[in-house]
Amino acid sequence: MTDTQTGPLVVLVGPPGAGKSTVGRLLAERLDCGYRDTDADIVAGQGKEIADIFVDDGEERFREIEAEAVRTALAEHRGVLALGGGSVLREGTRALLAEHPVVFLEVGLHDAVHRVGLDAPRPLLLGNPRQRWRELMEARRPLYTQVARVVVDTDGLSPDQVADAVLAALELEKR
Ligand SMILES: Nc1ncnc2c1ncn2[C@@H]1O[C@H](COP(=O)(O)OP(=O)(O)OP(=O)(O)O)[C@@H](O)[C@H]1O
Ligand SMILES: O=C(O)C1=C[C@@H](O)[C@@H](O)[C@H](O)C1
Ligand SMILES: [Mg+2]
Repeated sequence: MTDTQTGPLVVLVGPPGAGKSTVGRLLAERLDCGYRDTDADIVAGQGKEIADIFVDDGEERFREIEAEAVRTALAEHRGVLALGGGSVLREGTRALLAEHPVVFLEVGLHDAVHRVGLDAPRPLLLGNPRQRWRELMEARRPLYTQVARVVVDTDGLSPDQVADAVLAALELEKR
């Protein structure tokens, strides 16, 4: 990191199950820098889980809170930043991202559905996770692609392999 650096070293975007949080933590270790996740910032700031914000306040309110969390993190953070999967839906957020080294972690339906079955509940995938994920990705792929400086295909790769691919794509040195 240099003194003149004005934003995060890496910003990760992609759909649920792309591995943003998992790969983000690995990248921060490799680059010996901090890791920040806007989903975690929102949970800390609101004092409740994201699923509860969706139920209590609705998705629209969640997106407002998220846009502000992303703006703050982009201004403050100098390490690896993982964004919530839907943060690219806001035009204002996409405009801010144009200045930053954004990596789109691409993943296909098969791997994504397997991965999102593994851990935390995701409010947007309730009901039929397979179909919901497919619809969501169809609507968002152009947006992820638009904000990305590079695209890394994660299908069939381990988190360590994805981290290697991100470092290579952005020509970042391991420390
Ligand atoms: N490349 C990978 N190979 C196998 N499993 C993975 C890979 N990346 C992530 N996982 C697993 O998939 C699950 C989801 O990963 P993670 O939470 O990092 O995704 P995310 O992109 O942050 O999703 P969200 O948008 O919901 O926050 C976790 O259980 C994680 O261990
Ligand atoms: O893809 C999405 O819209 C979301 C992804 C998660 O990171 C969370 O921000 C939330 O569950 C919504
Ligand atoms: Mg995550």
